[in-house]
Amino acid sequence: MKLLVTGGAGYIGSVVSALLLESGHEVVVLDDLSTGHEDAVPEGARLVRGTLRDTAAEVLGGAGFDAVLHFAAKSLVGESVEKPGLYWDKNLGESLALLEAMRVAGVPRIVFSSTAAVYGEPESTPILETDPTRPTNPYGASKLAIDTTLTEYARLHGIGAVSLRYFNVAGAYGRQGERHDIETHLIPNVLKTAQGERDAVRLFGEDYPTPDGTCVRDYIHVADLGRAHLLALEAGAPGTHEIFNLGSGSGNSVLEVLEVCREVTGREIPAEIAPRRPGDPAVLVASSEKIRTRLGWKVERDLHTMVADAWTFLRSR
Ligand SMILES: NC(=O)c1ccc[n+]([C@@H]2O[C@H](COP(=O)([O-])OP(=O)(O)OC[C@H]3O[C@@H](n4cnc5c(N)ncnc54)[C@H](O)[C@@H]3O)[C@@H](O)[C@H]2O)c1
Ligand SMILES: O=c1ccn([C@@H]2O[C@H](COP(=O)(O)OP(=O)(O)O[C@H]3O[C@H](CO)[C@@H](O)[C@H](O)[C@H]3O)[C@@H](O)[C@H]2O)c(=O)[nH]1
Repeated sequence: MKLLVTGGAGYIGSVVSALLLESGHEVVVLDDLSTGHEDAVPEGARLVRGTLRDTAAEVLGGAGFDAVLHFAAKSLVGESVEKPGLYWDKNLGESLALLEAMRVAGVPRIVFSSTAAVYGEPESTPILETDPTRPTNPYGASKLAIDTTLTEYARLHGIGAVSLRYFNVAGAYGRQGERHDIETHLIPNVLKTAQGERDAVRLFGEDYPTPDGTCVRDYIHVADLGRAHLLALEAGAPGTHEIFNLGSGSGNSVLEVLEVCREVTGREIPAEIAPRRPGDPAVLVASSEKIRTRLGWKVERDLHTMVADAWTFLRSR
């Protein structure tokens, strides 16, 4: 297939681009490099530098694309609370520009990076796709609005859409890994502390209603996540919008992650207890039953592998 990957110079988009190329697809990356890196775009993919709003119509027009994989977004929860307008504009506004460009150019399919943040504070665990969506921050709200827009575009314009709601993505794949300049994610922060880049990792809260008092999350290896995109590409039937959670189905606490990082690195990794981070739910674990039964996807890599691959990647830089 001839594929447009928006955000393909970022963490997850660059891994998925590499997997798509390995499967024999043609890949064009559209990225404004606002948080991505030119040298993260895998060899064999063509990079077009620009925003979705300014560039998508030109890139897609008359070029015979079979599908779009849409990763480009702003995705820092804290920043979204400080600048909600930016998140509505960049996430919903630019996605609308992309969808309109697809409609005009007649591109039939899209796979979209949605997020567990659309669910907000869950009522029960594991989270099902049919559970209530009550996002607690503008990031999650803007992603949910894009999901709603996709349902409309499928119904009214006949596109085939698939939303994948990622839980906590971690790990690396070959030359592609996590390189956020403002890093908020737990695993890279712990590993950067192991490298001596920080004095101590801050553990946000030890008084949650969980077995060890720290938050529980569902970690998924970026390569496992990437494989789901290849399956989702085949699944987007015209006129339908399918939503799948994407996690491992089991949870690990912040302290468990720290322990695995200590095992993998063989380093002590100083840690200190810090106040709770506003907006963090105690437990977020996905039910991935739907994608398992419908698309035959399953997890192949465990938390130890995620940390080991992220560590190898970090040390290679
Ligand atoms: N990392 C996670 O754990 C996680 C979890 C759930 C969902 N997601 C979603 O997955 C997607 C990818 O996340 P990531 O961690 O790889 O982020 P990232 O910041 O590494 O990648 C995003 C890429 O999109 C580009 N971009 C942003 N806005 C753009 C625009 N308007 N036009 C063109 N390019 C633009 C950036 O330059 C960057 O290369 C995002 O949509 C994010 O919301 C990530
Ligand atoms: O330095 C740190 C960083 C994080 N945490 C904690 O570690 C857990 C995981 O945090 P983080 O890695 O920042 O991920 P989340 O906040 O869970 O968010 C990720 O996972 C969500 C789905 O679960 C997605 O919606 C988001 O896009 C994605 O960034 C949370 O309890 C944090 O409080 C720390 O204690 N110290």
